[in-house]
Amino acid sequence: MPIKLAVHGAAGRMGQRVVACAAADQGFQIVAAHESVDHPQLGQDAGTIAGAGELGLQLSAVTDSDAEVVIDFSVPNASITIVEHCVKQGTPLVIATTGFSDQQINTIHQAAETIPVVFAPSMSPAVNLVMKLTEIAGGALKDLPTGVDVEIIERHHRFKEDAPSGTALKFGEIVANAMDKPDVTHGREGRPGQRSAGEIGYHAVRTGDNPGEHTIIFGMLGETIELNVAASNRDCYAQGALMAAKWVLNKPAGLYGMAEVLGF
Ligand SMILES: NC(=O)C1=CN([C@@H]2O[C@H](COP(=O)(O)OP(=O)(O)OC[C@H]3O[C@@H](n4cnc5c(N)ncnc54)[C@H](O)[C@@H]3O)[C@@H](O)[C@H]2O)C=CC1
Ligand SMILES: O=C(O)C1=N[C@H](C(=O)O)C[C@H](O)C1
Repeated sequence: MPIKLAVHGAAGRMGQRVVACAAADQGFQIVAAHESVDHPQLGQDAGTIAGAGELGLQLSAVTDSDAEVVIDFSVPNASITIVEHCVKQGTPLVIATTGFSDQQINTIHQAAETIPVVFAPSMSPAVNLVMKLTEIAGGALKDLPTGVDVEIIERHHRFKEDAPSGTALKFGEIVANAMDKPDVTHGREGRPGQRSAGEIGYHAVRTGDNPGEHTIIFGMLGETIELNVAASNRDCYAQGALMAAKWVLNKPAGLYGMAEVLGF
């Protein structure tokens, strides 16, 4: 039997790709496509909006459904609403939204005591593999006597609202833990003085329709390593979210990441 799926944020850039990829996957039946109560396309067919052909499923505000799992690509406040809804319904949840406050992250952690939740700033298999490579590189270079400077450059489309990206922040967390670098700097201007050894530099580039690129630079004296991972379209995230939805279905309550989904 196909898995009954609800998509939250279904008319957004990512929601549309999740709808289209799930519609093409016999392992899923989309039973709900949720959007904001004031979305202008409410009532229209979710498949048509996604360019995937008519599905006979209207875009609707959040309501009870027989969904077995929910995928969320929306905005932080709306994600928290769907988290609370899933807790009430006992429905497993995949949260892909980024840009949460600490308080909102606490709410997600609490929800995961009741339902299984996959929560990851990038659903892309390639990005999650580069996270592992970053951890290995950071651990190996940690004690290099001449020092290693780490800077993280992320590039995204002009419509992105949060910065640095959730993925860049996760890369930074991995580097901070592996290399004991507790400080952060966001861009530089004026005369900030010489770089300190304990800082991680973040740079957020916003141009055109870039679906997401991350570069982690390990800069040494005399040589440089760059780990780069770039999406050519959004389906790496959509397909990753569908993998997470299949994986989380029968898991016990808990908070999971994509490394667990992918077995990395
Ligand atoms: N984890 C991952 O792999 C990825 C995460 N993202 C994140 O996903 C989020 C969405 O990204 P995009 O699709 O590019 O943004 P978008 O702005 O195109 O889509 C967000 C959608 O959420 C909807 N929304 C707003 N309020 C809502 C509510 N109360 N209930 C239901 N829906 C509501 C909006 O109407 C919009 O259609 C962002 O936080 C982004 O950073 C994006 C790509 C990959
Ligand atoms: O907003 C996006 O587009 C993306 N957001 C995620 C993030 O903030 O890390 C993941 C991906 O890079 C695309």
